[in-house]
Amino acid sequence: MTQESIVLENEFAVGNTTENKLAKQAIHVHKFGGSSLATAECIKRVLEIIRQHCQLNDIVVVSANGKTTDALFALYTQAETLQAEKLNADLSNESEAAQIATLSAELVQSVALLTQQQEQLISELLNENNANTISHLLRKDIEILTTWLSGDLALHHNDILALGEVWSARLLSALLNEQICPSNSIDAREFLVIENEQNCLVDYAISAAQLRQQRQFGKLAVITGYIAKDNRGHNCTLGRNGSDYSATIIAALVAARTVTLWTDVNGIYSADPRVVPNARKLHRLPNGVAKELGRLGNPVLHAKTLLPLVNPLSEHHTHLHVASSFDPQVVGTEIGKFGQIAKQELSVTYLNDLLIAHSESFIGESLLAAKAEFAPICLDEEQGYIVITQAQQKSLSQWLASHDTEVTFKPVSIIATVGHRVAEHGDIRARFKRSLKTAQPLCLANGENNHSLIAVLPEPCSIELLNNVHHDMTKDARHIGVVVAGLGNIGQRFLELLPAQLNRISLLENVHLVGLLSSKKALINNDGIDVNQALTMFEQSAHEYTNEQLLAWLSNHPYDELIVVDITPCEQFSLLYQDFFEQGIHVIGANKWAASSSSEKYQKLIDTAAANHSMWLGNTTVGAGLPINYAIKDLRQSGDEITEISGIFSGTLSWIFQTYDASVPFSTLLLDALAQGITEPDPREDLSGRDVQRKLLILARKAGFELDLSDITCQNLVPESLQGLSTQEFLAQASQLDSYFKEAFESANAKASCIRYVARLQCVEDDNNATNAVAKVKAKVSLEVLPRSDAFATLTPCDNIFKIESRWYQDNALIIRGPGAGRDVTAGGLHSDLVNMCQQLAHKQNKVTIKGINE
Ligand SMILES: Nc1ncnc2c1ncn2[C@@H]1O[C@H](COP(=O)(O)OP(=O)(O)O)[C@@H](O)[C@H]1O
Ligand SMILES: N[C@@H](CC(=O)OP(=O)(O)O)C(=O)O
Repeated sequence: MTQESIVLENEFAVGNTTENKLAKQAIHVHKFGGSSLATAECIKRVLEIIRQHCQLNDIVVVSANGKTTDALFALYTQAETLQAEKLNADLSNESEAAQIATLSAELVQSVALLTQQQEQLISELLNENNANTISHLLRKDIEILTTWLSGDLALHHNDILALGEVWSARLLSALLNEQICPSNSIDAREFLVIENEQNCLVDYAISAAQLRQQRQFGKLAVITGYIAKDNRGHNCTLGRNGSDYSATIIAALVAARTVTLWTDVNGIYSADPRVVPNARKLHRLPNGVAKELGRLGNPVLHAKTLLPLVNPLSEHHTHLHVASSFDPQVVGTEIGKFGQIAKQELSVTYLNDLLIAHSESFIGESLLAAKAEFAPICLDEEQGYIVITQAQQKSLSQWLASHDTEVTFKPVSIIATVGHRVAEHGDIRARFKRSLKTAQPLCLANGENNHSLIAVLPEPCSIELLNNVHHDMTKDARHIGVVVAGLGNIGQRFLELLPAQLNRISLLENVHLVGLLSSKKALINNDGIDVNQALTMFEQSAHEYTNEQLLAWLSNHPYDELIVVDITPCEQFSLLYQDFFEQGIHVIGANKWAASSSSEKYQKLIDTAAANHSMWLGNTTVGAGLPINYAIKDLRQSGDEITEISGIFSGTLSWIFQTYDASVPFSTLLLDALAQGITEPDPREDLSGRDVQRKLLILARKAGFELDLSDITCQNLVPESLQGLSTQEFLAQASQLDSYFKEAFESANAKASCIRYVARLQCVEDDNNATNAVAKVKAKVSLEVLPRSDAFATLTPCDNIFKIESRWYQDNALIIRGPGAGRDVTAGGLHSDLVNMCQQLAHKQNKVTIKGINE
């Protein structure tokens, strides 16, 4: 809930109707389309959205409920047919008289049905008193409608069509008054003046002044969409789906900050999701591209919707947003000014029932006049054609007749791929042509500002063609955002390697670095951070952040998928995984904390990730870049059962015991390792064995065992007397360690053996047939005495070794060995996880939900 809406709730709660304390706040326009107002249940949802998102000086714009405009159009056509039949009929002829009677009865029935639909909404939603009032008004309208239908129809064409919006606004406003806040409904014909119905050019000065008079202080205005008056005072409409345009006009009139188009789909998709199941949501759409999409038939964006928002002369900029009233918490599509990533989005749209008109008038100069007059879908100066709607045929013929030129018309359809300056990209043009395959386009044209490539087709565009073209144009289009947390040694190396990886691996083509986090500062850029200058950008532009701010951004990110790469050593950061998974965000973690947290927490993380289709990879939590996690996973996938995992899991302890030969005191060697950066700043963290214990727990869980850290016995190599000291004190007293290790070394040496810090997990024989996996496992990490010939005894200092025994690797264990730490191998391991994750994400299906279609 926004800050403003919290204020609103309180204000409504105390019933403050006399003063609008919020008048100075930015105005937001909310437009609810017919689909959002179709039933009583839908309208209740709208009330809830208004309660949560609106303040009193906002404006609500409504369309007619559901398909009411379609029904009014149908009434008009029915009445037109009836009048024509009456005119020509011979009423003395029985069958003709009967035909007229049938048509009349059908018309009466249709009016009754429409009345009944409205009555039902009224009675289901309003209390008795208010229902009576609104019902009374409805009946008066129906009486007038009946006279229009039997009178001069053409004269009342627009009066009839306007009723849907009038009823819808009146009902919603009454409901708001009854249940939410003071409200008044406004008929847009009282203030909105356009030049004429054909061009819909708004007289902004007059309209703004008249709207000011209509708005009532302290009341939420509910305004009819779709309708207006022309400058001769005639009622007119803004064309089908015109309420979106009404909303943006009204936004311009009051200098609103945002317009939200609430509809039945949670954003604009790369193709009509009702017929293209694989359509993906376009999270951010540049203004110009959105305008072109509207022009080429996208029903969510009326062709003119964008005009009032992108007025280059206006200093004011309104932000447009498309959201679903059925799913208000889901982030929809933002339309605005965006950078490179949003500009890469492609979508596919189509329009049937068009005409291609060929004429000499469309060659050369006179084409400009035709273009200005008819705003064709597309044209070609050299070939001399324009593509128009069927409705324009008559006026075009007349216009050409006055120019004394001939014209031929042929029915056509178009299919177009739309995206920022697509027509300027040879590769996209070639892909589009290939995708058309057998459709055999008559011609290919560039759209407005090169934001589309339009193929003119001789046949109606089929759903199959739409799906094929969409598939070919957008199959690689999923955009993946990457946030890197932890900019230490490994984090920096990860970023250094990133540009080359992105260049080299085509799978990563749509991967964008969008966030960098240190423990205190964050740099987030939805338009992408230049990977070649990531750290410099971070130093220059990062800001302090809180976890709340981070989570708020993450819940609104504009990517198909978001991956957080956790290269921090912090338990604190790992606590955010739960939130990440709840939001469907994926995690690649080098961080061991989450994977070795308590069974309860770990299981909750796994379950949350599964429920939200989040992925969690942590190849580098154990053994850095060594593929130990993958090996265990593979074995399990192959049907094998792991019975024993052992090895040397700590690079530090590997170095120490591989190097220690009692020739120098143990503490001298330890301080030397510290100086070389081989140990942690406090070497007790290594000597405690906790790190090895966590690693064994992680591998055990990967191998399918359920256990907790406390189920793994851990030998702490730091005696109790040194455990409570500060780091400095410990380092000063480290010689206390010397005698223990000297004795251990010499005693082993005497038996041709050596000492190594070993992790060991074994399945123990299960005499009681226990079903609990925990009972079957014995696990410990401790200093062991091993023969010098043992595989664990002959490591290169710092190397890790992992030995896996299983049903199928019983006699001859599977061994993985190599450096278990280091900048390159660890950063490389993280990159391997990134590629792996992107591979899996490439197969993830989109899920579009549309009320009434697939829900
Ligand atoms: N590319 C697209 N993206 C999103 N929705 C689309 C697209 N193409 C067609 N649609 C359809 O448009 C419908 C919304 O348009 P419309 O009927 O004008 O809604 P409203 O009644 O809310 O004004 C959605 O139900 C959706 O199925
Ligand atoms: N009711 C009008 C105007 C409109 O914009 O409706 P919707 O928002 O439901 O598309 C129409 O059906 O054309």
